[in-house]
Amino acid sequence: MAVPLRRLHHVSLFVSNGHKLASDLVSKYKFNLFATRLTDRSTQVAFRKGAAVFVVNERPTQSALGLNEWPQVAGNDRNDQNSADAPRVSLGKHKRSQPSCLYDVHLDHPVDSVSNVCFEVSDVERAFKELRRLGCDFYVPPTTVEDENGLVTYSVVKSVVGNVCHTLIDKTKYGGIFLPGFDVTEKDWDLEKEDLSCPVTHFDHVTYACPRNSTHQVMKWYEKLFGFHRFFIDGDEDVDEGFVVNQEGVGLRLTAMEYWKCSKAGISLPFTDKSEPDCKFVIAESLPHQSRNQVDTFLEQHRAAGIQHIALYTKNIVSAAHTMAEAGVQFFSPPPAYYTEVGKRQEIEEAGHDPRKLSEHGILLDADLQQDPSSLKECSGNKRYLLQVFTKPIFAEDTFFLELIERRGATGFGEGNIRALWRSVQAYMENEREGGPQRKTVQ
Ligand SMILES: O=C(O)C(=O)Cc1ccc(O)cc1
Ligand SMILES: [Fe+2]
Repeated sequence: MAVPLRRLHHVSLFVSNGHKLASDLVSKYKFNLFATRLTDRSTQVAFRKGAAVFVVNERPTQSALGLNEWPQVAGNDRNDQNSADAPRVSLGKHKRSQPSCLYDVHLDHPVDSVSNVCFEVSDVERAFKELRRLGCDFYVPPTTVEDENGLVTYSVVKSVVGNVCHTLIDKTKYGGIFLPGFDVTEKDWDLEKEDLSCPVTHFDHVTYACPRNSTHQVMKWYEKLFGFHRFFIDGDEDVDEGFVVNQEGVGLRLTAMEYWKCSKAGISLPFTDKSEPDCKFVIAESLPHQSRNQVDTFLEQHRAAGIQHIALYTKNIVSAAHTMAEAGVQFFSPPPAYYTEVGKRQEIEEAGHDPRKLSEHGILLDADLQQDPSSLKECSGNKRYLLQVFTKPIFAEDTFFLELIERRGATGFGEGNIRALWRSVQAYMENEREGGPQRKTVQ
């Protein structure tokens, strides 16, 4: 049986310059640094904005990796594991015997990467046994970590997507703010006021860039192991083909899935917001015989399949994008004609937005044609729509980027927005990344 997930706990990144990313997350993306784990062998720093939590891990140098580093993939001989043998890490006294990357695994990926989506589950030992039975490989077997606030048990499972792994964590016996081993720097969660100028509340979706023809295998894996369910991005979407965007040179196949959150009983503060929606997962692969796209570029520069972007949900994209842009975030912008073309201008105005305001930061709007009356209450008038804006890649390579998304009743992804994003990225590749228009090759 699939292992039920309680909720997405955090997403972790491995970067060579943790300081640079930390400073960008705080000053540009308006995240708050709230917990740190600094040892002689590792630097792990946690940032949050609403329920969206990133943990930044600085990639350790080879010489810093100790002899007691966790095995890269635990062998299949631990099926009979019981909690009595689970490694136990007591914090505070034996810092030197701790793994360098607590709650995670360092995979020595050659470029900066977002590689772990950590989920809360209710019984890690049981999840471990069940997933092993279903054929999963684990990087870290069930391990218990404790401090004065209680204990958590975690395990790290290898996924079928490139370097992506999932930490499964049980926090039901933990009363602290974050995780044992982290020093919480921002103690008073209740005092945190909602950042009205940049209101980001949670992760909306995680998008994987995958090689051609791998979507089916990835989807099956998540369905079988974690009970993910397919959801249709578009009403006309073919069950096998997925949502195909195959016009004007784009060439993408998108398939989306989501998981059902199980009971939240016992989850420790501050994550008890009952209305917190689920995070969706999108699998993107490129189609043959089309121009090169963001997925191809990701696979080449990231050197493996993996997490291509993460969307941050906001209630006010105009304000959030404006605040971030003022702080130095660079967004992709569609060609100016996008906002003046009659159909789009009308769509924007009918949704109650000002095309000039959206154009300032490259915000895209797409009306949703699917009819689901239950979500109509969230939007003005009778049209459901969504607004999106995409940052330029945040690492040195053209790999990972962030997205802001504001949903007004629309649950999927806009085909028009994807085409507009594609045009923006093409222009960026040709003009900015390759040294400006003078080096553009005429075809
Ligand atoms: O539209 C979105 O936000 C998606 O997540 C779909 C998507 C996937 C891959 C791309 O390169 C561009 C867009
Ligand atoms: Fe997205």
